[in-house]
Amino acid sequence: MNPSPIWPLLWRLACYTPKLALADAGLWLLISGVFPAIPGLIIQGFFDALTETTPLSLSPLAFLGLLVATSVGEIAAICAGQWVRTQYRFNLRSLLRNNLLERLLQQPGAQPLTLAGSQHQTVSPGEVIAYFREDPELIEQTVARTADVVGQGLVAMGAIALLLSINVQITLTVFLPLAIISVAVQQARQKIKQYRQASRQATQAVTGFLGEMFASVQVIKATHTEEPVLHYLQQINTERQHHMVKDQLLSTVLNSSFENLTNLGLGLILLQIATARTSGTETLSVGDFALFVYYLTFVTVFFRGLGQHLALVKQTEVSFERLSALQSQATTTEHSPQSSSALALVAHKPLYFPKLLGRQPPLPPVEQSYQTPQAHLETLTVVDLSYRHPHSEKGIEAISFSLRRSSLTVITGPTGSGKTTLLRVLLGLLPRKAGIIYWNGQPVEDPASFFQPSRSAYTPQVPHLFSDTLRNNLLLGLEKYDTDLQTALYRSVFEQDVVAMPTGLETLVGTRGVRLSGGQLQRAAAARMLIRQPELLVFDDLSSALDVETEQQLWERLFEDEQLLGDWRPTCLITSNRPSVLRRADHIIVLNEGRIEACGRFDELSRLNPD
Ligand SMILES: Nc1ncnc2c1ncn2[C@@H]1O[C@H](COP(=O)(O)OP(=O)(O)OP(=O)(O)O)[C@@H](O)[C@H]1O
Repeated sequence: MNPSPIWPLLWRLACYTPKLALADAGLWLLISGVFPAIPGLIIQGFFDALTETTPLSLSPLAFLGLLVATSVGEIAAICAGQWVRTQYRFNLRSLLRNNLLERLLQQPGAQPLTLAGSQHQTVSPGEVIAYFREDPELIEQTVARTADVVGQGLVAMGAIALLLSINVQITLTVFLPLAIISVAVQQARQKIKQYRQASRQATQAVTGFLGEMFASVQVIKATHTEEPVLHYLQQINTERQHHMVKDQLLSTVLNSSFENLTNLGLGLILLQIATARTSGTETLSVGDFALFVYYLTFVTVFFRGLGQHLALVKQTEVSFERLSALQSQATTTEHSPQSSSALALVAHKPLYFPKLLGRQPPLPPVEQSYQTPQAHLETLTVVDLSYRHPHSEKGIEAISFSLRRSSLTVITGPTGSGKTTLLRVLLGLLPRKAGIIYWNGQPVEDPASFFQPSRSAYTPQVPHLFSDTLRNNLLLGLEKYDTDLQTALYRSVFEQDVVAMPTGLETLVGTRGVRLSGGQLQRAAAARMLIRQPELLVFDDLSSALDVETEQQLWERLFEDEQLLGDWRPTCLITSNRPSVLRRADHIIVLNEGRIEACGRFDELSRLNPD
């Protein structure tokens, strides 16, 4: 059998906060091992003292006192244990979520998420939420419970050794049912994994559909498709129910088998004692019998916990596989298989949580965009850039062009000609299939990380704002003065709108900026770009939400107000079909079916094609 890679992963995760892990393991060794075992010894001493098997060394009240003291100690340990465990588990879960998010953000932003090995199985945002919610919780639960099981196991072995020293034959009969259980669990492991995978996928389908349903409430209402939508939801929920019942049923059957086999073991012991007594053979003192009964339950509870834990480990394997498949879809290669994605999930990164008894470490500074003379854009050259969308085979083919500093280049062409695709491939939001991009003559290896402020900024056709104030949306952690903000608002022709808002820059824009109009959303996104003063400004079709006059004003303020611009000389690459913008352009690129059909200035192109 191949060694399962899950244990190194769990170990690596457990080592993330070593002090918390040690405190947690120590406290839970006391809670689930030592404290539950002590009463057995006290009870044994108590009964042996009562039956005078051993000379009474303590009064019955003293034994009671010992029991109470053990319980008080246990309660104190449980309080401390819960406190430590909450922090420990929270750290582990957060690390997994942080690593997953980090990897997802590294993938080309404009490509839908798919699972590794399946280009066609896309994952909706709702489904991704299910990944973030359930799998990290299951994994951290397994790590924490592994420490419990190990602690319990150590104490259980000690208990078995003690029982063996009292009576070997009776002790061994305990192991018969437990051995059967272990074999049964081993057999059921594969099935548990299958059922868990199916129930997870079904849950994911329901969550994903719920997400899409809420995002499309207006469409559903407008097209009166409430009934089919609800019918479909019901259908996938029934499927989910079916899988969940199978999953839970198998776990419950295994658990109840454990319980009943334990009782069977106990019955066997009693039978042996009875047989021995009738044949006149001395077996156990009353105290030993009490210890036996107490520890038998204690030991079998451990074995039952072990069986459940092995099942949990199987489910955790599924969680690791799911998370790895999600995060490796764009990064998996022959040399970096899915296992490296699993390792990346448990990689140690700072989370900046408060220490157990200390203060919160300072958060890392937000990267500020500073311009250096070396970073100024002189020329941007694109050579033979190509890309094909995986689902339609449409895209761009061998696109080459060059931009000069402080110029306005407009990409134009009929709808579906590849304008947006070209911008996205250039910026690394889609992975290029071929081509080279040169910034000031130097090839750009990783466009996604290169084309960021202060080098470049991008406003897509439908910009995304966060559910926060307008100010925070514009700054996103950037340290700027209010005067800089006002300048950016003026340049994006947004200043009058902000003045008209009752709370100005403190206005809450709502989820995805829903409280702003389409035009306001685009100008807010433009202001967010402009305050960073990037060298290259990339706009995808401002005219879809701005009227001609407002757009004209925006270009004038961006290119003609030299006093306002100071040293900043932005270079613009935009998509538009608006004649007023084409007339203003220094260079026009005409796309058709993903290829460059013509390029030049407006008057040159008009002479070639008077229509
Ligand atoms: N995610 C996608 N999957 C598959 N095909 C796509 C995808 N996005 C775009 N396409 C296809 O690629 C081609 C180019 O699309 P693109 O959005 O770049 O065109 P466009 O010129 O920007 O159109 P518009 O002017 O309508 O914005 C189109 O045929 C489109 O159907």
